[in-house]
Amino acid sequence: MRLSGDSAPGSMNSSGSGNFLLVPIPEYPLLDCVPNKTVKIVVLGASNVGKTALIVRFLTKRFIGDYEANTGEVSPPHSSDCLCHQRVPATIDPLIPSHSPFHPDLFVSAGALYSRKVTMDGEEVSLQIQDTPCVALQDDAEGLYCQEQINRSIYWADGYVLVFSITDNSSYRTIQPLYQHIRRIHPSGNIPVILVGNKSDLLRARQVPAEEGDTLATSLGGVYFEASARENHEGVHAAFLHLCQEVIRALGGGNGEKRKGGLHLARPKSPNMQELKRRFRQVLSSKVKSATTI
Ligand SMILES: Nc1nc2c(ncn2[C@@H]2O[C@H](COP(=O)(O)OP(=O)(O)OP(=O)(O)O)[C@@H](O)[C@H]2O)c(=O)[nH]1
Repeated sequence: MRLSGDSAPGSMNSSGSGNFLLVPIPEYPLLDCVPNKTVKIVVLGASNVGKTALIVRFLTKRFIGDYEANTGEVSPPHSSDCLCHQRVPATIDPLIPSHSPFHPDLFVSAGALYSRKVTMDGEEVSLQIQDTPCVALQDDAEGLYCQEQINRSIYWADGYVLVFSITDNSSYRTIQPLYQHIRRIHPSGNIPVILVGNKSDLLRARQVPAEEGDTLATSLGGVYFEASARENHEGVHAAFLHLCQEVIRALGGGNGEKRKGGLHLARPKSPNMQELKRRFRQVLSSKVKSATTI
């Protein structure tokens, strides 16, 4: 999918012109445009807390609900396996033919991986953000239901955005077990983490006081941000920016594999990438067919 947007404010700017790509990362990125530094971030949390909305807000400055309202599109209901799909605001690039696999008539999905080149403190950084399906508390309220795909993402990532909704106490209660789960996967070393209490626009429905978020974040060694993906870009931007800086500090100028002792793990497979490839093959085969019938 291709989206267009402005460069972000503050010290982090999208590189090049105002337009940027929002597409799954190619399996083999072009060598001549890969910055030295890579920051890999995964966004985790319970169902319906706004993980996808936060990522979309950060990358496009828009709220996913705007697009649904504008087009009359209705998102499918959240299924129990949390593989929900949402359309995102998209400005259609006139250069992309409608049959192209990169046309924005595609879905952003929980589990998608996004890539963006940014400049931080004068240096180009490849920022990769992994959206994930939701996690859920087990009946004993201590363990987690967590898909294997999420475990791979946790292993792969350098930094963690733990999201709950301030209107949903049970989503808050998943955070501690979620952090312990990350700790089990990364038993040693520093874990750059931020805690985001989303939906701060819904103050009247608040179930989690800000002080509790603050205390929990401190106990995890991170910082607490209250944000609204619906109403405020700046808060969301500040949260992601802070985590990027923490990751760069933790990596100590390395290239992203340092914390894992040089072990190389392939990035998690993006379902979007699979889908794009499938569509691309479809387009190619239909072109071949029509060429041979002429
Ligand atoms: N009022 C309000 N609604 C929000 C906010 N962020 C997200 N939402 C809404 O909350 C719902 C869930 O948002 P998503 O981004 O799909 O949440 P998610 O955590 O990715 O959901 P899962 O796919 O279930 O894991 C959608 O209807 C959003 O429009 C927010 O800041 N304020």
